[in-house]
Amino acid sequence: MEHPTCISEELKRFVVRDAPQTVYYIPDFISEEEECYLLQQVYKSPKTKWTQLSGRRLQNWGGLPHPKGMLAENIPGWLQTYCEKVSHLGAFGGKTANHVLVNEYKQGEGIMPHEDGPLYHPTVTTVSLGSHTLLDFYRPLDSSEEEEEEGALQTEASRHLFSILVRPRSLLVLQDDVYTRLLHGIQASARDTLTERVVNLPADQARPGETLTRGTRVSLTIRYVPKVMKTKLVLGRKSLSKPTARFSHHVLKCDGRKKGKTMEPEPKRRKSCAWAVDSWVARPVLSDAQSQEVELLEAFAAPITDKRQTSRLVKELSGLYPLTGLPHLKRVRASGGAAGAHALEVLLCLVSEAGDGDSPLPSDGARWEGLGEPFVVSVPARPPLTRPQFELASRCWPTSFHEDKRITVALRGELFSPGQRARMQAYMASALEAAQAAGGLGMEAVGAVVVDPEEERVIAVGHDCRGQHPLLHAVMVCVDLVARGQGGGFYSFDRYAACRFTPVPGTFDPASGPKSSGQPYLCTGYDLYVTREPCLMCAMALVHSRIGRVFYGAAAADGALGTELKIHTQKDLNHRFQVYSGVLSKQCEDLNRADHLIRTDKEEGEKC
Ligand SMILES: O=C(O)CCC(=O)C(=O)O
Ligand SMILES: [Fe+2]
Repeated sequence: MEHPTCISEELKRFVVRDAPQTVYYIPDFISEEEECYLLQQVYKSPKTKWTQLSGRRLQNWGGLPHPKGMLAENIPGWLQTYCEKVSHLGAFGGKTANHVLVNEYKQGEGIMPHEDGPLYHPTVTTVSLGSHTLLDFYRPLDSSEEEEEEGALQTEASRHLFSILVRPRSLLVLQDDVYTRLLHGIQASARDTLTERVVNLPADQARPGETLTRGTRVSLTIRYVPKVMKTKLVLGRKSLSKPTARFSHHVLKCDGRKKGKTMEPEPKRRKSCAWAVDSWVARPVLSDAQSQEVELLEAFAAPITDKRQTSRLVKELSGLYPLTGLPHLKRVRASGGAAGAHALEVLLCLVSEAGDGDSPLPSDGARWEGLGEPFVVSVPARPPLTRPQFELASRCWPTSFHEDKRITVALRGELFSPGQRARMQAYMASALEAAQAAGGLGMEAVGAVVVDPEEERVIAVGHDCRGQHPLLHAVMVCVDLVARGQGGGFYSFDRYAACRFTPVPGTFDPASGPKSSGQPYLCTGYDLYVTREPCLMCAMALVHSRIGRVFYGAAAADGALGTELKIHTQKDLNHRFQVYSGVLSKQCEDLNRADHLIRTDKEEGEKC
């Protein structure tokens, strides 16, 4: 039997002889007292440490693994002891484990067949507490085979290779081929009937044919993440590790101060260490009518040569030419000319309304006394809807304007306070992290986060899962995750560590799962942060799920919230919402560009 290098002699003794690949299993790796202590510590952890998934819940210790490096966090002493204990067996090639996932499975819960992915050293060590389980191993789906054997469905059962009976207090070590090539999972069932395929039975008292009933099982999945980031940055009041090298040019380094220089006062120093929160602007994506250029019409105007005739002339003209459909146009304006012969000018009519004669005015003598020679001017065809439109329109002819102050402030990029901007940036940074995780798994690097802005709470984090299903764009994943937290949803994203949801408080009973009453309808009142502008399908999903506001980082060629279409402003849809583009735009654009390059390279490679 070939053992990977660094495996200790002690661990080699526990190799499972009947397993087709190298697997180590140590029964009674810990004592009953240790098991009891560990369970106490797990359940003593703050409630906020738990993330509820659809079929289990988990605690993450050590930081979030990330393709560019994990934002490392301290591991508490009660777990560190075991990180060291398993590392001494040589499981991580001489390194010490720095990451622990605590999974809790209630009776009947499981985890879908999955791979643990490339972010970890290819070894997983698992200490089990509380109950046994059966860990199943599968060969991966083989697409070429599927094409060859037309119609021959590769079911989970047909891909099942072997299982390991994992007893409480045991340690299981999987590495190399088992880690990188096979998938592992736990059936969601309350009982396990043992078969010949359970390869570690000879060392156990149980025999094939026997049925074991599961209880609640807690597993400590102890791993080593080789790529860790050490730089600490400060975002607002929160300390964050440097997210990715790609962001470095947006980051003001904390250690940039010269030696011997007096320190700046606290608030300023904090600002200089922050991500450049002012390096991006969230601009509202307005309707076509709000963002279009000012359209002009030709009209006749004339100077008022006798000011005392003004009100009579306006009355006469309004009777003759009511300017129907142009109520925004003021009838009289102050002359813009040099201090000259007249001070006021009056609008007569549109050129298109005037007859064919020399003058737009009927020749009825005294009636037009006080008016000078008519001339042609351009007037705005429509009422201005925004301040920029108003300012342009007013340069041609005075126009009334009912200002929406929120839009004016938003267009200036000043709608959000510094505190709000810091939060928005943090949400988009989470979406970027999820996007990178998707990229790391070979899917499109797009991430999204749904937030309850009232409670300042993250409801769901998702990323592109097109590897699972072609319709699972990041936004669709997020909407489904929100639905999951409310008792609905269709898909399971448990296999993707970065996809998660937080159940609405009081609506999720850990024992019986989600309750569906008394909850907002899907995304009502929620905000969505997404790294790339959503496509038409996703935009419609956002309409149907009643999203409140959408913030995206970078525009997309097929984008339906500003680029190709503006679904959120469509008058004939029964829900409209606000959209802002540009949050962390540079980072999102960089990510899209890199993702595009990787994809094109891959496609080119495939063609060759
Ligand atoms: O609970 C277990 O033993 C397996 C957990 C697992 O596969 C995972 O968290 O990736
Ligand atoms: Fe796993």
